[in-house]
Amino acid sequence: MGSKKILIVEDEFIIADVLSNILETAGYEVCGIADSVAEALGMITRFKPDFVLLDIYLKGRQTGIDLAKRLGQMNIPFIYISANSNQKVLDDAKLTNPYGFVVKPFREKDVLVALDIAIYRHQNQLEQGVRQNALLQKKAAEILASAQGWEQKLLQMGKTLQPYIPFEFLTVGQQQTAEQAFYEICFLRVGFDEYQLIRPTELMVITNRKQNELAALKIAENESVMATWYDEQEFNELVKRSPLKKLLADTYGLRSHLQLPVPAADGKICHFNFYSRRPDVYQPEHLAQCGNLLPPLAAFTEAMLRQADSPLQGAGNNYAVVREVSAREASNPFNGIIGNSNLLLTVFDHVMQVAPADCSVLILGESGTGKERIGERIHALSPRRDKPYIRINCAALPTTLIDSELFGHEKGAFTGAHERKIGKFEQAHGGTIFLDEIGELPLESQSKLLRVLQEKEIERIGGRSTIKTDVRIIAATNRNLDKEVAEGRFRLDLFYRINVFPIHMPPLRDRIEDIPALADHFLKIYARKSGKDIIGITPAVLESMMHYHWPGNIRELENMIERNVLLTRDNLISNMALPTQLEQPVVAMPATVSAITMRDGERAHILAALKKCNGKIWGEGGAASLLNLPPTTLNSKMKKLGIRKDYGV
Ligand SMILES: Nc1ncnc2c1ncn2[C@@H]1O[C@H](COP(=O)(O)OP(=O)(O)OP(=O)(O)O)[C@@H](O)[C@H]1O
Repeated sequence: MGSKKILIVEDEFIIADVLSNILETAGYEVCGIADSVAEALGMITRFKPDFVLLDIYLKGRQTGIDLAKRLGQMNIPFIYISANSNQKVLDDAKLTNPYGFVVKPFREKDVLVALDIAIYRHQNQLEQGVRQNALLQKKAAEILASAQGWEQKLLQMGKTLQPYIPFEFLTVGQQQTAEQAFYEICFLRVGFDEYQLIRPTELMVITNRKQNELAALKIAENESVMATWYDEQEFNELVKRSPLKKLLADTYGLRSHLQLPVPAADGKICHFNFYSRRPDVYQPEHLAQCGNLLPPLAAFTEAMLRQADSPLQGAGNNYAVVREVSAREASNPFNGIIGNSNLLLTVFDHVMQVAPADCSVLILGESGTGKERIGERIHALSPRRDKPYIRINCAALPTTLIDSELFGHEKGAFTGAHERKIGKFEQAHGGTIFLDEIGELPLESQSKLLRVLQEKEIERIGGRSTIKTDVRIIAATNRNLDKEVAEGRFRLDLFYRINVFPIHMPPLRDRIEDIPALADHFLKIYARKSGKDIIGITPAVLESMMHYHWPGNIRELENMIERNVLLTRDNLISNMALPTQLEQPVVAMPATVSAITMRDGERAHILAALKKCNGKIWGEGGAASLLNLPPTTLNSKMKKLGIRKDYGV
């Protein structure tokens, strides 16, 4: 660590000098001191620092925040060292994703601890990046070598990209040159591991456009040659000049977008266009991901375009028809975790991404949103799955007992310590520890926990020796840890140490589309437990449930169903004993709620096909064949989505 090269960007000479002394004494190499952005950029080119310490106000017109944006693009980690500034400046600085923030005047220790944590976090991310790259290369090669058709291969590739660049709708195609035929393959996500293939013929049905009309729209597109992302506002502007994108956005309720052009041989470019129904899904870090994704994607695209049967190739629909492209993995790793909203699916994607890595995970979210459930899944999907998973609720223990619970004690260590006690960390050796409500941990225990994380060893209370532990930490909290840190109740260094991979659990009111499935799930459980034959909940009761704001989230919903199952005398819950708030109007529904849901998208897709086929499902000219689905699958989807069998007749 001592050999790390640090660049100091600071216009106050005395402070720069103090910093330089602190760093050199600690064994770092200070490769330069710059007092302006221009000078810093010159030194970065010359010395290639590993890390930059950065003041916000510098000489010249450009600020440290301007430099930070450049550093982000160059993937050089940095920490701000700045005097307290106004909130706007601090917010802008935060948006540049610094690895730490040290406030002037600082102590030597503040700088060194911040740097130590920042280096750890950056290293961890780099390792993840490298692992990710290797994983993708391997996966792309496996997909290419597999015996499936190209549509399936494209679908598999799309699914592989999902954790890195989330999407609910993906289109893949080349620049359109002729108006006769339209070649663009689309995938609509309809479940965790379930995607609907939309081939040109199906898109024609759904959008009510002819082949040559779609081709003309595509020709008029002005595809970017650089990876670019668009939030809702920018996307609204983009669709004004992109007629095909407008059509897709209107049809599928798409609100944000990321374009990834992938170069292939002969100057050809294959466009991977990612879309989301949420307004702000794509962020600068996704562009950074694109850099990682390009080599394996380019190899894949190259191989695909070389084949005559590629779905993106020139003449006619000359590719093999694959009956069932929408794929569902044999066993869903999230079985029992109910919900299909895209906010929950994004959580699942993150879990799949982080589970195999060994880094700490911080699960954030209101009480009852399912943080524990997700923590347990991360462990179950990790290489540590056969080792212990130990859960401890930091809020449920009196302060005096926390250290003994976590780290254990020796016999006689304190009054009442009649026996040696093995702490949770020791019990979890080789496995995972889930620290629930970590925000409640007293400051003193926080320092001990930090030591365990840094040194990977514990000391039982009253013990003389240290014990090596190998434990993965998953922490959860319903508190705003940023605020806890700002108010001095949570250690900044511990926060940075555990906040390597945050996962945000959405509150239930932001994913109301999951309420019917959750209600049904709990209804079945409690009907069985109580021995009652209850078949469902009336639409009116469901409707009122979907308008409630659920402060207690899923736990509250579960309790409510349990109570009402016990109370009802009917075989249908038609008159729920609702808490009084339930009848109150919801003050403000979050924006996501009004957005078209994935379920709506799939429904529209099926309805359009049924209409086109005059309600016919089976056989030639039937909706199942048009949608490229086995009729039985279509039937069960219709049932799930509440579509009448005679629709379109
Ligand atoms: N998606 C889901 N499907 C089914 N059950 C769920 C789901 N999410 C949570 N639950 C259930 O809801 C209850 C609360 O979940 P959990 O304890 O994981 O929440 P939590 O966020 O950890 O809560 P707290 O912060 O209060 O500890 C549990 O009974 C859990 O099994």
